[in-house]
Amino acid sequence: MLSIEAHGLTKEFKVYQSRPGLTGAFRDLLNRKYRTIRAVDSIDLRIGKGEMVGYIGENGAGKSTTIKMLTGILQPTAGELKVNGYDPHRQREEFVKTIGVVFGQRSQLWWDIAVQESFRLLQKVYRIPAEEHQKHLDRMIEVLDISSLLDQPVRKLSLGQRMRCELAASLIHRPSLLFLDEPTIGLDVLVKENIRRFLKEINREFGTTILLTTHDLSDIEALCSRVVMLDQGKIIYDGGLAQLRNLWGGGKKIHLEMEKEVLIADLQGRTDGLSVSWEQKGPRQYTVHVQNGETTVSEVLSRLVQHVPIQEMQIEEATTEEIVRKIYSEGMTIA
Ligand SMILES: Nc1ncnc2c1ncn2[C@@H]1O[C@H](COP(=O)(O)OP(=O)(O)OP(=O)(O)O)[C@@H](O)[C@H]1O
Repeated sequence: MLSIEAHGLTKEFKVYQSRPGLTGAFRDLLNRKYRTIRAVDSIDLRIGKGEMVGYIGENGAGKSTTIKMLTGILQPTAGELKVNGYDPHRQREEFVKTIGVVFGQRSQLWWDIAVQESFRLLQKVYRIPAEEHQKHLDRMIEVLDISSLLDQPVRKLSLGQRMRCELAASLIHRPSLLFLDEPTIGLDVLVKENIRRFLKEINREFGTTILLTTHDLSDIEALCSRVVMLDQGKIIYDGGLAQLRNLWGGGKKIHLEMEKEVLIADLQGRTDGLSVSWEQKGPRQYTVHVQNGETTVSEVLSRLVQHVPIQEMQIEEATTEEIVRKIYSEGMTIA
């Protein structure tokens, strides 16, 4: 079953252009000129129930515009869209009951009232039966560790405390699909870790589908096995995170320190036939570059350990952040 199904989804904005000077301003009054920005350009996206997907892209790539269409805030210019079986914009009233949304920068809690009052109001908005509501809410309060915050007005909470309350609020009505836009922005490592653990738990327990937009790729590494990458409104990659590393990671490096100097020709001879290249870095230090996809680190090591006096070893792999930066600066040509 699919949570999100988009075909040819497009959003254009008309932006008025002003001409310079007083005459320009006068002309603008009579005859305004505009140009069209295609923020999302005919994307196809299918996300199955229970998937956790990272939606990434540089500033202005079109991520927020996509999320706004998927959550029914914006009406698409063209294309077909079904989210949880609904047309998000046209069937908005019914549709919003099936989704949860957390935008890192904006709050869905009432600023001046206590957190628990906000929760109570949301229960009324979603018409959740009292008993069912309390059990579910108690569990979230426990896992998100927010019991001491419930009687505080939202404006008094720190960012990390507020985010944990926002997450509870977004899940009060048990949505089957959760949109998270920069959910860990500005949070310290410990709070980030807690939030990630919580998201994994609700995904496992309730099969909640999660679409995560973030600039913090460690969120994606921790949570998502699939990543969709957007560039100038178009999807340029949709697939596994592991595959992305394989294709664009530029291989792995094994740094070796030997007990004594070894001839590099000897090392080359031992790894003959494998897709590797050797480099001597110091009197006893060597680096072997391993080509992704063709040769594995264990193949290389199995050829060496019995015959070469290895003292220290370190494996280096490009981080997702480095890979993504490389893709944006060099384009999608396979390394
Ligand atoms: N309401 C609007 N009117 C005109 N142009 C807009 C509007 N909203 C977005 N845009 C333009 O559409 C493009 C995509 O913007 P969008 O906010 O979706 O990008 P984004 O990937 O979310 O960026 P960021 O990471 O900076 O939030 C940008 O060129 C932006 O200037």
